[in-house]
Amino acid sequence: MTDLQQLKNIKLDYEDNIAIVQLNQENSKVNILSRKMMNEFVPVFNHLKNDDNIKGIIVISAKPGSFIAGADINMFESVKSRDELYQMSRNGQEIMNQIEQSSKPIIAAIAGSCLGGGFEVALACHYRIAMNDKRTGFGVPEVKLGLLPGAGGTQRLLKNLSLSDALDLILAGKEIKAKKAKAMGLVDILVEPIRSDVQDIEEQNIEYLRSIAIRKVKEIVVQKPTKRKFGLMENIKSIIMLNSYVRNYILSQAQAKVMSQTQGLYPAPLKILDVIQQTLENGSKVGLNAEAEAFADLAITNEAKALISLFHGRTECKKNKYGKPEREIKTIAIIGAGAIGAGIAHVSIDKDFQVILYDTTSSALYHGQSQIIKSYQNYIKRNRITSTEYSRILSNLNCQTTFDNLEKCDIIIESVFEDLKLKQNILNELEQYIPEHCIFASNTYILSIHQIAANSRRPHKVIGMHYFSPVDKVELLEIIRAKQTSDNTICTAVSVGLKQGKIIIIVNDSPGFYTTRLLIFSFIELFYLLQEGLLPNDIDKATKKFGFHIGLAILLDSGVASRVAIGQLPPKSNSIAT
Ligand SMILES: CCCCCCC[C@H](O)CC(=O)SCCNC(=O)CCNC(=O)[C@H](O)C(C)(C)COP(=O)([O-])OP(=O)([O-])OC[C@H]1O[C@@H](n2cnc3c(N)ncnc32)[C@H](O)[C@@H]1OP(=O)([O-])[O-]
Ligand SMILES: NC(=O)c1ccc[n+]([C@@H]2O[C@H](COP(=O)([O-])OP(=O)(O)OC[C@H]3O[C@@H](n4cnc5c(N)ncnc54)[C@H](O)[C@@H]3O)[C@@H](O)[C@H]2O)c1
Repeated sequence: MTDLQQLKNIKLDYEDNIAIVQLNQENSKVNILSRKMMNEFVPVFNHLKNDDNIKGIIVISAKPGSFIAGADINMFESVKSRDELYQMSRNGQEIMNQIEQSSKPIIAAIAGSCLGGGFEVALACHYRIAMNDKRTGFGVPEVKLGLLPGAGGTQRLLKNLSLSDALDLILAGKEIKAKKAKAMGLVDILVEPIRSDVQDIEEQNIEYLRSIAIRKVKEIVVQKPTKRKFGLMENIKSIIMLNSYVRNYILSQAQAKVMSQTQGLYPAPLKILDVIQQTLENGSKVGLNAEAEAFADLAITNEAKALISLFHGRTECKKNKYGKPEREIKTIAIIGAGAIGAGIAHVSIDKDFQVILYDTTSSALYHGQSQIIKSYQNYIKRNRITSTEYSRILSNLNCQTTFDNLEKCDIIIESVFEDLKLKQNILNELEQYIPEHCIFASNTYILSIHQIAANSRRPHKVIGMHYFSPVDKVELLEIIRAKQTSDNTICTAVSVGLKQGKIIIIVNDSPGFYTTRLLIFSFIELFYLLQEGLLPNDIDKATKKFGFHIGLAILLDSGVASRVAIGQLPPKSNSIAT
């Protein structure tokens, strides 16, 4: 038994007869349900459950931006057998059941990510209070790891939501913000954050959330909780769900969608559907066992191992291994307001960069500007931003056909036509206007950065930043360092890309870099297949069945190949930077 005086990941506080369990995972940016955390959480919970002086419990996090990010993903990798995974899920379910069945009210006070096992903890609590801010989000992303929620999450989501809403969350693994969670009935109270410019605002917001949770739990202790009353729509929905024809129809629609999106290549969504079907037909006891069986089956698959490895890879690509840039980047000038230039502006203005968008003609500029405005207006329509936020974001965009204000720029991102001479000329011309510290990034998919910088006065400040279309949707950014590119230039480009929300790979300045090189080899194979007499349609079917989103032949037809064809395929090259 853990000594409650020696807790390292939990701080236990009391106010009157209320206990506040504050999670604060040691040496970690986020809280996770690791063995170390659970070895403290379970004894703390049992102690509070049995202490007659304690009338109510609050579970809250001390970490800004993270309530609980789920179970510890590394724990699954260290497990040796399927049985151990089954038992792990069963233990998780048991802990959540104990929370749910506690006679003392337990409130989850949530600020930050509440994901996977973290959401399962919150769902097991009797009451959920959530901060209505950008960093607070709810979801069960297990499917993205090739798994399913294994601590009772499938069951509690089914209980709390309509079948289609539950399927939507579990099968897509998407995150919803606090406001939506409240509208869906998953959150009881929304707390508006304190708006202020003081530095430790997030800590203050946690304090504020805590005070509201204490008030609420005290109220519940006095009044005794009333059972949640279902509204008319919810009652109609649950009556409809009793009809097996309707249930089966919804499940078969969901199955058809999964098959068309994944070609049946991923086992997790199919297992999720199976667990839900078993639950609906046989009740929650069978459902919980099916959930644990499916969790164990899935966690040992190659697909789960590969997807977990992808999670680790993505996490690595979110780090700046070059440290902190010498200067903070405030102003970006984007040269060329085409599809990609406008896209780069789009992902910069909402991150509080000041952006100058430049093009040679007003009509080209207008085209790019309209692309950005239209996207943000769409966000308002879809309630992603308010009109006040829209105005603030758009005020960061300055469109111009002159070189005014370039002396204020910290970075230039050139995104004009794929033409070496043109890119070289622009670099040379702009060097007359930009300040000494400003770095120059070229958005090219194949041209040598070394050659673009051939006539530069300061080649160490020249780098490649290869974005992908559509820039606001594709997370990848390929950063190309030439031999002469300095570490601070790379560090600066990476910090800009990370702030734009990109996942970054850094590669050497070799022909085709990394991504275009892969494409070239795929196209070579495609040409062989066409020469051998295969039809483009059949090649598309085969590549999609293999897991490509878009068929290779249709990709060739989309114009990508003609752009790639301008480049040359080198005999050998080492493109990944070390
Ligand atoms: C009780 C037992 C129950 C067993 C039954 C299973 C129950 C359950 O259904 C299964 C799960 O929850 S499956 C889980 C379902 N949950 C998910 O899939 C959520 C996965 N996490 C995320 O999506 C993102 O990390 C956040 C959005 C949470 C934060 O984003 P951000 O602010 O950009 O931060 P960042 O840079 O991304 O991460 C910072 C550091 O934290 C690390 N780390 C994070 N989560 C971890 C985890 N669960 N694990 C381990 N580590 C995790 C990350 O590796 C990194 O480490 P490093 O050493 O510094 O490199
Ligand atoms: N479109 C894609 O899918 C894609 C993907 C990755 C990389 N790229 C690369 O990104 C760059 C831009 O591509 P795009 O698709 O946005 O092209 P685009 O044709 O849509 O836009 C290019 C813009 O550059 C402007 N321009 C031309 N000369 C200029 C000059 N001297 N000064 C300022 N602006 C000038 C044009 O007016 C036009 O608005 C290219 O190098 C391209 O190869 C494109």
